[in-house]
Amino acid sequence: MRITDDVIAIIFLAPISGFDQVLAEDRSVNRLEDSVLLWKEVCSNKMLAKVDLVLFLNKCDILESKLKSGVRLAKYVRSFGERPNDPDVAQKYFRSKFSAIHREHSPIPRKFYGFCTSVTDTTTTGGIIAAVKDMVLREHLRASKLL
Ligand SMILES: Nc1nc2c(ncn2[C@@H]2O[C@H](COP(=O)(O)OP(=O)(O)OP(=O)(O)O)[C@@H](O)[C@H]2O)c(=O)[nH]1
Repeated sequence: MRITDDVIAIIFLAPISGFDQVLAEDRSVNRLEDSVLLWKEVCSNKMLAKVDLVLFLNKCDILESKLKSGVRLAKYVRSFGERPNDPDVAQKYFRSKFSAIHREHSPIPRKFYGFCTSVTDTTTTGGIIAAVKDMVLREHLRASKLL
């Protein structure tokens, strides 16, 4: 992988609705576990150490319908435990799980921007991307003392 100095942030999409699904290309791998492993790899990658990571916990709309239709998250994600099978609780849980991995595996401390998204809702997603762009640029300008 080649990263130029021009790259200041990467948006990582983790489709959290896939907790009860397997990969099409390898049916022995759970989709959520695959995303978690990839997130760990990206966080610990030394070449990306100075790049801000923006996490989109995506397909939240599908997560919501699944949980509301009675699919029990704890059946697939044991560590979810006795928490209520509620979309907001689940999103908070995933956010904190991915954030903890980021803290633990990043070679040097850096900012974490985590959002629950349904990217098919292009209006809301456009707003989130604009806000993220603003935050990341401000942070970099501040760090280089231009702001
Ligand atoms: N409802 C909903 N659909 C989405 C969302 N994000 C992507 N999709 C749809 O999911 C389908 C698969 O897209 P992706 O998940 O991006 O593609 P992929 O990574 O190859 O995923 P799979 O096809 O599920 O293996 C497409 O029809 C997308 O439009 C979302 O947040 N909400």
